[in-house]
Amino acid sequence: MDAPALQLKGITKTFGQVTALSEVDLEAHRGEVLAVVGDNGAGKSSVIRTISGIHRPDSGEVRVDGVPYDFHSPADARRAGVAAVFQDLALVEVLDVATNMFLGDFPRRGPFVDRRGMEREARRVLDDLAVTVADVRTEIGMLSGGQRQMVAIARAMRSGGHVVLLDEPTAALGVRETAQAADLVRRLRDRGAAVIIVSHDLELVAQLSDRVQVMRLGRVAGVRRTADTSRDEVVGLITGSLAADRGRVA
Ligand SMILES: Nc1ncnc2c1ncn2[C@@H]1O[C@H](COP(=O)(O)OP(=O)(O)OP(=O)(O)O)[C@@H](O)[C@H]1O
Repeated sequence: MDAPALQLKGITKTFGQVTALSEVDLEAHRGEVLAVVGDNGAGKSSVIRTISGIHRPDSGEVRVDGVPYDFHSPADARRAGVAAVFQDLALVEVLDVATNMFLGDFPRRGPFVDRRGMEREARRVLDDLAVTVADVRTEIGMLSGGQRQMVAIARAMRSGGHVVLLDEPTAALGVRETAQAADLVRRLRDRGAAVIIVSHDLELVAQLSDRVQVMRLGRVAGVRRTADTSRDEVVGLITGSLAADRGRVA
């Protein structure tokens, strides 16, 4: 079997006296959605921040396609093919969709930005992912929350991410927009990305994920195939009413 697109092995991260992560393992494969769930303070953000190069772990290993990496910054992670979309989306409201999708990485023709090429490519990526934005020259500030979320995700794919991290991708969205964002996540998966979502929405997790990794108190409480588990079991692992089973990996 191929190496996982992303693998964490024995990641430990402390902040002073606080152990945010303790011996955390994680595997995400191409063509799957892995949901990371857990109560407040369980370590979900710390996992995402480690994978995306924001935190450097104290110990343990991060591997992408089987190759060990030591990320010092989000730029390092992006170069390795790991793209993260955080809740603030990091879009610039006064700039248009195409420009936002190429921020920091504009295509050039000689000394100039290749504006037409950029717009064409932005259009292609959005169409490929069936993201409904009528005009790539629209300012981000004019889009709905759902459209912004989708542009941010499309940008992650455009920049070559084959490991895509989504932190609470539907937290700010209504019912219809949540369904659209879920469809987009499925398309990313179907195009071969390894998608990791952090979400409090267990309904969404049940519908969207292939596997669920439960974090509790900075440790892995359990990993399950979504089809083989239940809401009760996941809640039990989240709260600790079911004993953690570190070591058993679905
Ligand atoms: N920068 C930091 N400095 C100090 N402690 C931190 C820092 N980041 C996280 N922690 C601590 O690490 C632990 C795990 O936090 P983390 O934010 O990863 O949890 P979480 O599961 O994402 O929680 P939430 O759902 O509330 O966002 C918590 O005890 C938290 O207080």
